[in-house]
Amino acid sequence: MMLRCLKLAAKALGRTSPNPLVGAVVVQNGEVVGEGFHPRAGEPHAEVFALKAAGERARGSTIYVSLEPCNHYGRTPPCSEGLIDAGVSKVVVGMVDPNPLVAGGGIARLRAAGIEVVVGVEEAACRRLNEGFIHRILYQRPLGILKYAMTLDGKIATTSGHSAWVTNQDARGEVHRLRAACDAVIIGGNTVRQDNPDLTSHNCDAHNPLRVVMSRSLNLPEQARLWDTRQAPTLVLTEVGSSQTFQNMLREKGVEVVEFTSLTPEQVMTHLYERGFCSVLWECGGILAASAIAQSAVQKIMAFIAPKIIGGNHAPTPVGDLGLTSMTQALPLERVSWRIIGSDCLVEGYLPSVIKLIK
Ligand SMILES: Nc1c(N[C@@H]2O[C@H](COP(=O)(O)O)[C@@H](O)[C@H]2O)[nH]c(=O)[nH]c1=O
Ligand SMILES: [Zn+2]
Repeated sequence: MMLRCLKLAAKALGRTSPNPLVGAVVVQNGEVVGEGFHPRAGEPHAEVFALKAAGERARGSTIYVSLEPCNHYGRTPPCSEGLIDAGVSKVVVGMVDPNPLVAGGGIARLRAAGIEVVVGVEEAACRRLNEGFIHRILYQRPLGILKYAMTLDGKIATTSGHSAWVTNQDARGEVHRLRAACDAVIIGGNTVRQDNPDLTSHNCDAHNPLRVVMSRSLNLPEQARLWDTRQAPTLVLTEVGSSQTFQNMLREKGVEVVEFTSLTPEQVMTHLYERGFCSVLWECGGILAASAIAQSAVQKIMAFIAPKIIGGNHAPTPVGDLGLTSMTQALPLERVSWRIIGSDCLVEGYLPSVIKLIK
């Protein structure tokens, strides 16, 4: 039932920020009598939809929820009260809500009303689905994910800069699904000039992230796929003093432009936090990736590795200079996992700062 909750929750993938993805299932005498998920911030919580669908059959039922029911008046009234009023007998919770407004209060309220509460069912899967939300709540920043595709000899392009494609079709499909789960995708000006990417999820039913370009100089092409905002919005971040003519040209095409006094990954993550984002995908080249890592704008690495070799002393690599001089300074990844996708391998891991909260 909890896995069913997660499946329901994922129907709103990429669309709920700053809120979490939540699913709920009401079971009466072993039969599912109501289901629901949280569709987007400002709309009712998962439990409300599930209780509504169950109607009178919620009385005496067991409800499964992937996140602890809330206990506060936010944009919506507390679900704990709704569950008590509906006469639910038992609540099975996937994970405690890290939000300090809730943080165990919902569970305590239900128990005080005499309802049996079980906590921590499929907890690891529940936390994984909401890792961006958890990071946002605990660190007041979106979770930064650095994704790159490299050859077996560690190159992301040939010496001449050609990079289409390092990985196969299946791995690229995985990247499209990843984009659908993220609030924003960030690249630098170099990637616009060299790859002219469109950074969408390539699925008309799925969410598209906000496509973000960081460019101090605005030395960018006049024509680029990213300037076509019919499919997905684009945000260009630049510095005060860059060409107003180019900025106006972008705005006329529907691209949002924001000027920073100093454009750094750290500042960008602050800005994206303030926009309500939970997860941000860095799909940039090595120079920007290195500065994003150095400024703690990256917590998770997703490395697609293709079994091919291109060689070249000057072929670009996924992470530029971090200023490390000794092997003992190497950044260790934790919670590392890998899987095969088509003929490529995906290695995932977390930089140590987030290891403890995402089990
Ligand atoms: N169960 C559950 C949530 N639970 C809690 O409620 C908070 C948002 O409250 P509000 O502003 O009233 O929508 C959210 O940060 C989380 O802590 N939120 C959701 O959006 N959906 C849900 O299904
Ligand atoms: Zn709620």
